[in-house]
Amino acid sequence: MKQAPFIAVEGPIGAGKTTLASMLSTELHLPMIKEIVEENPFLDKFYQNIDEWSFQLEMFFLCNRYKQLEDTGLQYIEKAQPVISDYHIYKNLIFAERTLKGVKLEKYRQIYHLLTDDMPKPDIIIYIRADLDTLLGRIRKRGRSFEQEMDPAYLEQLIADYDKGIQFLAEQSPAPRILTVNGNEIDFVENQAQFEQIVSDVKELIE
Ligand SMILES: Nc1ncnc2c1ncn2[C@@H]1O[C@H](COP(=O)(O)OP(=O)(O)O)[C@@H](O)[C@H]1O
Ligand SMILES: Nc1nc2c(ncn2[C@H]2C[C@H](O)[C@@H](COP(=O)(O)O)O2)c(=O)[nH]1
Repeated sequence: MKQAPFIAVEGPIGAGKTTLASMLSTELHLPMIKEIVEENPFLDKFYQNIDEWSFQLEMFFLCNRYKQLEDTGLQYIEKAQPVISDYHIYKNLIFAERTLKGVKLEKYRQIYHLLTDDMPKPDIIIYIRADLDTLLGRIRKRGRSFEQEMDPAYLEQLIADYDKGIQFLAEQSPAPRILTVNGNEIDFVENQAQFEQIVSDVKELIE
């Protein structure tokens, strides 16, 4: 192994990040960092009125992920131990650029950079791309009540935002290694051979 990898699984809402990160965590014996969703007190309100609740929601996600990243740095990265996460801290900015405007967006950007610029960043990103129909189907399947009325236009915009965001990360220095998974066609849940192919691709990146 070249160095202990810090792997992040990314992709838009419902792409399968948590599912794939959990499966890889088990298969590769990696500790997993899982984002906090159900305990978020603003998510329900946010989906009812995005303009009203976006700043509180984005700040809540940012503060939680900042704490998790700080702990990840201390527990794993500084000890050169591998770890997998079901998100990349940059997802905060992907969402915030979509949900915030004007002064609030500017304040958020400053706080985001202040908190995260010197934090450890994943050196491997597994990016699950999926189209709107696939994501809507998975969100229905997951069945969280507050997500069921999500505006498809919002999700469609996030799909494009994610493509741009991952492209931005690919251009950073040092550039993370990125494995893109076609989430419409590759079914790592039901199809064992397809999951094994992902495992093999990930091993190639880290070994
Ligand atoms: N490749 C897949 N095939 C079928 N169902 C999937 C697949 N990936 C995820 N799911 C299901 O879709 C839903 C959303 O997956 P989840 O991992 O929570 O997505 P995310 O973390 O990206 O929001 C869950 O019900 C999960 O079981
Ligand atoms: N506005 C934001 N919403 C976010 C953010 N991170 C997650 N979420 C939402 C999207 C889903 O409804 C739910 C779980 O996210 P998944 O990507 O795991 O499906 O939380 C964010 O930073 N901003």
